[in-house]
This record gives sequence, C-alpha cells and structure tokens, in this order.
Amino acid sequence: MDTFEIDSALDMHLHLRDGDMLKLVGPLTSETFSGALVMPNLVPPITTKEALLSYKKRIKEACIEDKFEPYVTLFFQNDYSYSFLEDIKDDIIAIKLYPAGITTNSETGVSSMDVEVLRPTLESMSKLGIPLCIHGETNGFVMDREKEFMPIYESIASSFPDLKIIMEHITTKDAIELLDKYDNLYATVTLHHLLITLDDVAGGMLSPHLFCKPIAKRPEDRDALLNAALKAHPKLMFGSDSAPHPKHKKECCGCAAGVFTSPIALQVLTQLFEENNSLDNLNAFISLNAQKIYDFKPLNKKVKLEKKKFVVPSSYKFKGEDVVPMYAGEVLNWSISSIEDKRD
Ligand SMILES: NC(=O)N[C@@H](CC(=O)O)C(=O)O
Ligand SMILES: [Zn+2]
Ligand SMILES: [Zn+2]
Repeated sequence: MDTFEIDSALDMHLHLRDGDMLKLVGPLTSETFSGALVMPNLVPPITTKEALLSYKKRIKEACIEDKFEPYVTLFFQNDYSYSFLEDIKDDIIAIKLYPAGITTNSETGVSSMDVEVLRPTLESMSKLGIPLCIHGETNGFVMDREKEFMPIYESIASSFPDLKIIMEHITTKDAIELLDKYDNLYATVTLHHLLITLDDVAGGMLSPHLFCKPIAKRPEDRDALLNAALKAHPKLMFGSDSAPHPKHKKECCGCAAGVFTSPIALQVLTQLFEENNSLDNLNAFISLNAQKIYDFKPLNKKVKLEKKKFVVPSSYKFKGEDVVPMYAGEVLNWSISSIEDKRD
C-alpha cells in the first residue's frame, strides 16, 4: 500500500504551552489533527474558569481556526466544590491529576494520593461524569514509579466505579495488564513509548530529546505497549504527550523532561503500523477509541499520507523559540500528501 487515509486524528494528551511556544507548536498539531486534549500544566496551572476559557481562546487564535478543536482540561485540586465543577463541566473534557513535583510544572499537584484525601473532588467528578486523567508515578526509584502506582489506580478505580479514569502515557506491561481488570480504567500511550526503551535514552550517548517522564522502560514493556496499540485495544488511545521545551532547556545540564513529536506523529504511526501489518487498526487507535471512551464526535478532517520520503526538520523556530523534534534530521518513509477538512 502506498497511500493511507487518517480520519479525524485525535491526540488525547498534548502540551501546547502558551505565548510564542503556543504560536509555534499550535499550528503544527492543528494542521493535521482534528482535535487534542490539552494539558493544564501551565505556570500557574489552569484552576479557574476564567483561566480555562482565556487559554482556550489563545489556543484557538494560535491554531488554524475552525479546523481544530482544543479539548481543554482543569488541573486537579482537592478543594474544588461541587458547584464549581458543575458550572465548569461543559467547558472541560476531563480533569488532570498530578502528584506534586512528579513532572514538569506539577509543583502544585496533590501531596497525598490517599483516596480519602481525594474523595470530595472525586465524588463530585463521579456524580457529574467528569473523567479523571492521571500522571501515575510514585516518587520511588525511577524505573519502578509507574509499577508502584498500580495499587493507587486500583484503589481509585474500585472506590469510584462510575468515574472514568485514564492512566496517562503508560510505559509498562503492568499498566497494560491492569487495563483489563477494571471496567472504568482506560489509558493513553505516546508514540515514543511504542518505539524506544531506556537504551535509546541512556544506553549509549545520552539523548536528551528522548528524555521524558515517565522514562522509557524495558523491551518487554515497549513490546506490550506496541502489541496493544497495534491491535487497537479498545481501552487504549493515542496521546502523543508531545511536550515541547526550548532547545537550550533540553541540551544542557538539568535537561527538561518531554519529547516533541507533534509534527512527525502521523507519519511515524503510519510507518509503524504498516511495518507491523496493522494499518487496518490505525484509525481506531488514533481516533475511534477516543471518541467512544470520551463519548464525543470530532470535527471531520481527513489526512492523506503517501509513501514518500520526509526529512524531519532539525528544529522548528518562531521568534525566540527553537524546538527540536524526535527524529530531527532523519528520514521517514511516509509523508503527509493532502489534508481535507470540512465542518459537519
Ligand atoms: N512528559 C513529560 O516528560 N513532560 C510533560 C509533563 C508530563 O506529561 O508529565 C511536560 O509538560 O513537559
Ligand atoms: Zn505526565
Ligand atoms: Zn504530558
């Protein structure tokens, strides 16, 4: 097969940032994706309706208007009242919970993952039907953080059976196995975690552009993630976790965590699914599963890809911003050939 069509691609975990960085990366996602779930970890994080609506407006201005829907989220706090959540419910797709200090801009996240501490907000979310997205890592040894978080997912899932819980950017076989144990547990997986292991990050020369949280794991973890994605496991969605940081914050001492994949995601996914004879499942993985899990209908946007070499730019620049994508300077087998969009 030399061409492939993706119907209404959705990125269910995306960092669009703000200011000039938003103006740089917004168009790169909105050109080809129909919509994206946008993470709230700005500085300060999105915790009020005012901040949420004005961020959504800035995203729409930065992106190609009318062709892209940003599904915005709120940063989880323990003290959100029921009436506040009831009022904001229709403006958000989910609420994102970060353990304090576990990743970029999560300092004001929750300091305890005890279900009883989280109960008031989770109870309101459950009653109002607001899904909960979680960055699931403990502060244990870096390779074990996600695995150690599994009992926490289990206690939330069993305490709130009506709450939809999304394990964000899963990186382990353990998380894949947990998916099937609870009806209300779902997950996103990134492009890079389908491709790399810790060896690619630190096994040879250090690759700062592949450094992210959670850190890439073992080959058996990557294989479990890839198998589930290739068969379009119905509880698994594509979420790039494309997380741009300025080049000088990646290529330095104290490298920021995050891999920037927005401009290459569709091409590389097509290549990966083709190589594994699974192209028939790609539209489910990249769009249909998310539509079912979150229960919405995206804007209609068709992207055609063709088997033609695409040289990944060495970096993307706008004003003072300079961001290096995954596979910078390398050649991909697939490229975008046309984009057709129309509103339903
Ligand atoms: N994934 C990352 O390594 N970084 C993300 C935050 C996150 O998703 O944990 C970021 O905002 O930079
Ligand atoms: Zn995260
Ligand atoms: Zn993220």
